[in-house]
Amino acid sequence: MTVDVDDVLDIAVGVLVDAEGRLLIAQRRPDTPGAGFWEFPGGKREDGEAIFDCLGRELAEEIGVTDLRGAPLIRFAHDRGPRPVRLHVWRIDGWTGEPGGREGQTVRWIARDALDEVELLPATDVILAALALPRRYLITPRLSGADRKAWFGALEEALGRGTRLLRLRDPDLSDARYARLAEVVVEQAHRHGAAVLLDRDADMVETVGADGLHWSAERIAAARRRPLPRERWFAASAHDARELDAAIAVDADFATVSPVAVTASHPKAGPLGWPGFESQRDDRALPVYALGGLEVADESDALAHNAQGIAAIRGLWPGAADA
Ligand SMILES: Nc1nc2c([nH]c(=O)n2[C@H]2C[C@H](O)[C@@H](COP(=O)(O)OP(=O)(O)OP(=O)(O)O)O2)c(=O)[nH]1
Repeated sequence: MTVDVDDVLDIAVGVLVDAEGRLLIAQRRPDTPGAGFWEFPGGKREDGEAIFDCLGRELAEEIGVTDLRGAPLIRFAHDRGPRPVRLHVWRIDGWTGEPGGREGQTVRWIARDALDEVELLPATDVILAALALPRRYLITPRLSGADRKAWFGALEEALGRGTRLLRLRDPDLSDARYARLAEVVVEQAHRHGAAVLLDRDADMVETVGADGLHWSAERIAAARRRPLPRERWFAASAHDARELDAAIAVDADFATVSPVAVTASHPKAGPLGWPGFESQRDDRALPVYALGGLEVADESDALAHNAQGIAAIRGLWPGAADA
């Protein structure tokens, strides 16, 4: 749900990522709300301050780094902490200076797989999901009706080019045929370190060794609870704010919102455009991919409108754009 408070505080947060992929965390000092919990460095925006200037000021004051290089990761609101806040989170991959606790707080570098050893501020799970997810999310075109050899060749090329997350979509296939296809695709994707999400029943995830589910908005509306444990991805399709709230209600890790532009696969749906995408997505506490008629060149617009990145069939499938 969105946080329904007018005087919500705007907070700039920086996730410093080092060359080994470790994250910089800081422990909140004893005299502050949330004392003892670990957080990513950052702080409150001052009146009239641009949010990236706020990040620069806070990181210089708190950990002594300047000249930040990075990209927006996620903006979301929550009231799970000491007070309602809107976090503007950046991923920072470059900086000047040696990070250290300049205000007496303890800071440390931590590997992502060690994060469960420390007590993080509530809602840090949203930031971690955004960090773990790639900027591009491939939705596969139907195999039914396509040339099988060309389809698997294109998949191999997409994986070779760095695809790390894909949804296996083929509504025309029976469950049995879809499961057989999924087994092959999972094996191929895992060789490249990519994750595969299915859009069938939850038990198929275990059977074929997939990495999670991505369900349609209709299926999400009918679901009563999250069908998978937290170690698996659970994603939802949405087209508006109400469907995003339904995704949050069943504890989805992330969502897609479509259509942002005109699409070949759903030509009749009226596109949202970037302002429409951003207003439906709003500051909800989950990563949201922009979907529908998008391609790699749209990624910077996506990041500027609070998207995790772009999701696409044709726009990310080798050879599709010239087909
Ligand atoms: N820095 C930071 N704050 C977070 C995160 N998650 C989260 O809910 N918050 C909340 C906790 C606080 O209520 C608020 C940050 O406020 P703050 O008190 O640290 O801000 P500040 O540095 O300007 O504080 P102050 O000591 O000057 O009052 O945002 C996070 O990952 N990093």
